[in-house]
Amino acid sequence: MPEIGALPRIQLRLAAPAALPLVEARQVTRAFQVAGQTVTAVRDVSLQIRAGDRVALLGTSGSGKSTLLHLLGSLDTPTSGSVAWPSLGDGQDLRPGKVAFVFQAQSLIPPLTALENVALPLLLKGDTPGAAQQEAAAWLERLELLPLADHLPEELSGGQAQRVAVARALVTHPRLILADEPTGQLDSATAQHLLDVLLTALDPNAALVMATHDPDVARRLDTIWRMQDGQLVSVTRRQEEAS
Ligand SMILES: Nc1ncnc2c1ncn2[C@@H]1O[C@H](COP(=O)(O)OP(=O)(O)OP(=O)(O)O)[C@@H](O)[C@H]1O
Repeated sequence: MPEIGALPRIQLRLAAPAALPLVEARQVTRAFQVAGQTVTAVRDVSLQIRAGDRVALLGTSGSGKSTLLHLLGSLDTPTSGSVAWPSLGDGQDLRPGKVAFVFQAQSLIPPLTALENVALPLLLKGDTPGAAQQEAAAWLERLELLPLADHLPEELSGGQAQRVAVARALVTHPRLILADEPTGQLDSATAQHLLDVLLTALDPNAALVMATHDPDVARRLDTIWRMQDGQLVSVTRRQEEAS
């Protein structure tokens, strides 16, 4: 019998369990009734979003991008099919604070200053006013906005207001950021700067899905989802595109 030391070493390689997706949509359809007609905004879409994904959602106007983002973030419910949040949810429901939205149009609350807008999600989460203000100020500093902390939204440029909206989205460290054409009203240099800020500040494990019409913005993300007439017609990953 060979000595123990002479036995070949057996290497046990246990496969790491695949992380659960953040979001899983199965055959999701969303139809609206408009003046007696059915408008199917999203049709039979199945997809997964995983930690670290950076997705550009492309499609012509009316192709269903905003409706899909609303469904993925639980702002809306499907007419048929299902959306689940396996690692963000609690049974059927999404846990609060796990998903943040950035919208295209000015979405800051007009009577609140930039600092107060950013602090608001923390106050809603139950932080004390002092802690919320301190954390909000740290995010404004990170996004080079601290000198504008006391400005009202109407006193900000479009690009500055969107950067404040990004700070407000990121302040609670969400795992998923759903952005609906956040650069849509910005010139291309300001749009690229906003994207720089967002991609730099984003937690590497958080996922980003951004609807956009801007090919220069889409080029900066890893995966392209294309929608047409409510359907997800293609999913392209950057490496596949290059090969
Ligand atoms: N609340 C609603 N009630 C009725 N119809 C709606 C509603 N929301 C969206 N739609 C319709 O669903 C379709 C898809 O709209 P959606 O806003 O999702 O498209 P989109 O790709 O985001 O467009 P855009 O690029 O112009 O923002 C459109 O025909 C729209 O009119």
